[in-house]
Amino acid sequence: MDVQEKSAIDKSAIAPRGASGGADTIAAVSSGSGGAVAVLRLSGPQAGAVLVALAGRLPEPRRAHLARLRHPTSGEVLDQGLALWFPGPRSATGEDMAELQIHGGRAVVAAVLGAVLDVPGLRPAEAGEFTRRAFLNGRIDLTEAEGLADLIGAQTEAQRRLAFAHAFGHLGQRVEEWRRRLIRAMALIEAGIDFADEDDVPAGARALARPEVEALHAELTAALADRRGALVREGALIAIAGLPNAGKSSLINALAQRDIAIVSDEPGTTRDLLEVALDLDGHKATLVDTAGLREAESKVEAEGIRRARARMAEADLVLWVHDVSAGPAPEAAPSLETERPLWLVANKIDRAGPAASAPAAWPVRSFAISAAGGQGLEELTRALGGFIATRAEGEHPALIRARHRASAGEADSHLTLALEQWERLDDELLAEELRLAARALGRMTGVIGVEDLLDVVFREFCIGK
Ligand SMILES: Nc1nc2c(c(=O)[nH]1)N(C=O)[C@@H](CNc1ccc(C(=O)N[C@@H](CCC(=O)O)C(=O)O)cc1)CN2
Ligand SMILES: Nc1nc2c(ncn2[C@@H]2O[C@H](COP(=O)(O)OP(=O)(O)OP(=O)(O)O)[C@@H](O)[C@H]2O)c(=O)[nH]1
Ligand SMILES: [Mg+2]
Repeated sequence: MDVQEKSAIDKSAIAPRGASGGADTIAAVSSGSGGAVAVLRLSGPQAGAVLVALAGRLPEPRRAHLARLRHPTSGEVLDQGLALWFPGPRSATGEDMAELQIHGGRAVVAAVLGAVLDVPGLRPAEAGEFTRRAFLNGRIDLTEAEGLADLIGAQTEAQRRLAFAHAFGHLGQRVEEWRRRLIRAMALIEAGIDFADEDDVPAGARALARPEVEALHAELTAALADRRGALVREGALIAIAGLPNAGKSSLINALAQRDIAIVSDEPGTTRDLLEVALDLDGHKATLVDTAGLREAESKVEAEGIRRARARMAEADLVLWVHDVSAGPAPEAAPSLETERPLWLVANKIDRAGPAASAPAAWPVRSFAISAAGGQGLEELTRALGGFIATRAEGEHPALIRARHRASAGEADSHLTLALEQWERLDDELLAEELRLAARALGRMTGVIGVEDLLDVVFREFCIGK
């Protein structure tokens, strides 16, 4: 972490007091259960005293030191482990911190944690409390805290990458940059307010501010329109569509490697939507099996087809499954009407002669597979992973959370209003709109009034983080 850069943002402005002033000392097991080694972390003014009480001395800062750990009052040896000492403010929380890396057995952990908590002034940490202290002490901003939670929870490679970028400041830095530019524009306009009679303030202070506000507005609008966050967090929505009996349900079963959908040679087998969450080559995706599209023979089937079309219309990608044993694909792809990206999946190549598997004349990417025999599935899976990866990439950090989108949306609407009313608003009201936009951005990183948000943000952390 670049300390200089952090302090430039001055997150410490929101810290109620200095590093460890007056806070309790907290302790918790920070490692997952069941491992051979357990990590106990402590943070707060008593952390050093606890190390001395258990390990016999204070190790050199940030160096592991092998020690017999004794119960501070009975003197009984509880374990032999590694002790570490991170004096504040150069620590993860900004407070004095200590760490004991001990044997992971349940009884060892209970004994050592018990001994630690017996020291007066110590108490168990609440969920997310270490990270919360790091935030309150200005070590990280709120988007970084959220990034850490996402990093710990990341299930796919794409989620890990996105969370890592957030955990180490990319979004926070961008938002702070927006806010600084906004404040500069505001200052220009306010200069107009304060010194309206003086000659040395350019008459065109507003004219100077306007292009900057327009640029900011464009960047915010683009960030809001960017759905990468949802794509990586919730996964891509991939609809499997086609005529009845094409092998759609067979394909979803093959990709999921589970027998989740009913397969039969009777056309019109699938009626309702069937969804499954998958990890496709490191990327989260929701696959939807749909009813075969045709003139419905019953009310239920008609409803199934309506739902299929609705889901296709919101999909990130439609896989159009075509049964090559039934002849070449029709001239035009029936679902291109949905205007979603679409791939042609020519199925049952095990059954068809080479003529039948000739690709259709649709201007789309196509794959030849056998859902039943497995041919071509690996290539299709890789391509799907690649499709999501390309969509998940981007130059700028994404607004991943609803909280980020809400703040950015609020800022965006103040800027929209300011730009629309630019000529009509007086300086004071114009500056006020910009101030409200800057406030909304400040709430995203936490530099501004977020007391009410903290419980929401830190609630999702596990104990020990
Ligand atoms: N054993 C262990 N592993 C861990 C953690 C931990 O607390 N304990 N972490 C828990 O989150 C992460 C590492 N995070 C850390 C962040 C900052 C500092 C720290 O002491 N920073 C100081 C000094 C940096 C330096 O030595 O150069 C600083 O930033 O000033 C330590 C750990 C992941 N692995
Ligand atoms: N030979 C062969 N048969 C397949 C293949 N894929 C599916 N089938 C068969 O084709 C028939 C229809 O398969 P389904 O997966 O139920 O087709 P569907 O598109 O879901 O059909 P509906 O739900 O009715 O729209 C079944 O008898 C499958 O066993 C394949 O790759 N090769
Ligand atoms: Mg089906």
